[in-house]
Amino acid sequence: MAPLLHTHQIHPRTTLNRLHFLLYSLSLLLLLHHHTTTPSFLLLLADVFLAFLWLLSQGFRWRPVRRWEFPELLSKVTASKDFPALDVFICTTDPYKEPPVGVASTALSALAFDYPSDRLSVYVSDDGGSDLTLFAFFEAAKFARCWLPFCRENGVMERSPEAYFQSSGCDVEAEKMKVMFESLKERVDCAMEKGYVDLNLVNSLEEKEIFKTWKNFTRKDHPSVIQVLLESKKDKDITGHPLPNLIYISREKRPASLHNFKAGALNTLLRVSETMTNAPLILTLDCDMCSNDPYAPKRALCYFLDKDFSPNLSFVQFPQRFTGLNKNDIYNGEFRRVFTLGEQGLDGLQSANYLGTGCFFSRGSLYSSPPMAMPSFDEFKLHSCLLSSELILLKAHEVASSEYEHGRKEWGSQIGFRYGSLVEDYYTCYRLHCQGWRSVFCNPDRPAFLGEAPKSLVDAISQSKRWFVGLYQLKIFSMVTGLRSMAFCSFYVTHMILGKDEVLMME
Ligand SMILES: O=c1ccn([C@@H]2O[C@H](COP(=O)(O)OP(=O)(O)O[C@H]3O[C@H](CO)[C@@H](O)[C@H](O)[C@H]3O)[C@@H](O)[C@H]2O)c(=O)[nH]1
Ligand SMILES: [Mn+2]
Repeated sequence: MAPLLHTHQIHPRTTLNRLHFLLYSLSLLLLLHHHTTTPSFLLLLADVFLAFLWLLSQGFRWRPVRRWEFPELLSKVTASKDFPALDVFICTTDPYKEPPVGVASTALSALAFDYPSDRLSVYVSDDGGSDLTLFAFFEAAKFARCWLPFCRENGVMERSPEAYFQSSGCDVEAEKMKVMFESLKERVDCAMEKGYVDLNLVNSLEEKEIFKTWKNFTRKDHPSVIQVLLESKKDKDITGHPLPNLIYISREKRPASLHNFKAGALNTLLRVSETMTNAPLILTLDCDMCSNDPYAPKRALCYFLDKDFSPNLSFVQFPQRFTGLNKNDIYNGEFRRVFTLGEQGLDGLQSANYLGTGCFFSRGSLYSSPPMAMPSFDEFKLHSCLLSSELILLKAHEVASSEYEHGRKEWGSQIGFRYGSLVEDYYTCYRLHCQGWRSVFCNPDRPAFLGEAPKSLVDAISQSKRWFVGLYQLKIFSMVTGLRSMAFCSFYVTHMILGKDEVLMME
């Protein structure tokens, strides 16, 4: 018999939630009945509306579940050399708002996952088309050769160098790593101050050639740039161990073409990675969300490798957790209700939301519906040629071009991450759930990923505004697409009202 890789339990608070539901419903009925005996019709209407919203929010409380995974038993199911390959997608947009050293640290934390290195690839999408970000990644690729063995040999858990050096005291070996990382930071900061990559900062001739071509690139107008920075088949760390793949991509941008924000960037990553490594599992990460637990991919595998559980499993979502919250979290930056409590409730109904980051997808689910048998992980073949070979790079540039989706309307509507809302995560998971895919919320005690919450009031309000505009876009969309979507629409109205509370709290 196959060992138990995961288990779950209905949350103990469920009984209390249901009792509360009964009592509250009774009081509501009494209140509404009372309104019918008073002359104020408007008051009745207002309370019916609020009662309706309350009713919709009860879905989150009806059957919350808690889950546990047993990654230590994975070896009884599959040898680690046969694990499905994993492609990690990291998105960044602006080197001044999202400092390249931070983005590179996030990538290093993913490169250092406890996962077979020939099955792990990290792709970075730079929507800023910035030479500063690429420069930081050239430096990070060199640093990875020492950093990865250091983490492995010392059992480091925080594998983002930025986070590690901020929180840990250093012994002699760690001190050496710190000096190397400081020198990396200095070189990148020097380029940041100048605003461009001075060729004196670059040592290798090949790198110099690349930065020479970076003329007149603007964020909205530049050709595609694809750079293989580390390649598992030929690059080794200082102990002779193969390194994972690391690839930098800046998709082509032209003022006349629609780029569909982050969803567009993710779809380019989907296509480029398909031409290169085509891993059956994908992890999406925001550039400010680094790994805090190198074993997180193995936790996700506990679900994907469970044959009885996986046929219609689209994604495994980890919560967004944060560092750097200000004292008492006065801007409610943690969003616990949305990112943890709500997710446990939705998981109980088999439909945890996709939160945009910290989410492991099965690639197959982004291309098809569950009744079509999902290809087994073994059917995703790895290329035998080098990723940096001319043939592969040619194909990769073709699928990263701004014209590629013209005439291929299925992108963003039937396949890939869905277009049409600023909250592409909510919209994409809604469409996947409509197709019959299910999802899981995985919330281990040690946060798997840690990000930065907005620190100032202005940032907090601007983030909320973006989310609510995105949710309103969904509402309008759902109104024109029929009844099934209406359920979704009302569901998200609840979210919006909850959200408004949070904005009010901030003021
Ligand atoms: O055109 C764009 C816009 C954004 N991004 C990246 O998308 C991520 C999220 O954008 P951010 O501005 O940080 O949005 P937040 O509101 O902080 O993000 C939350 O909300 C978004 C919309 O729902 C989700 O995509 C995110 O994963 C989720 O963390 C960042 O890594 C950006 O670099 C792009 O790659 N291209
Ligand atoms: Mn963010």
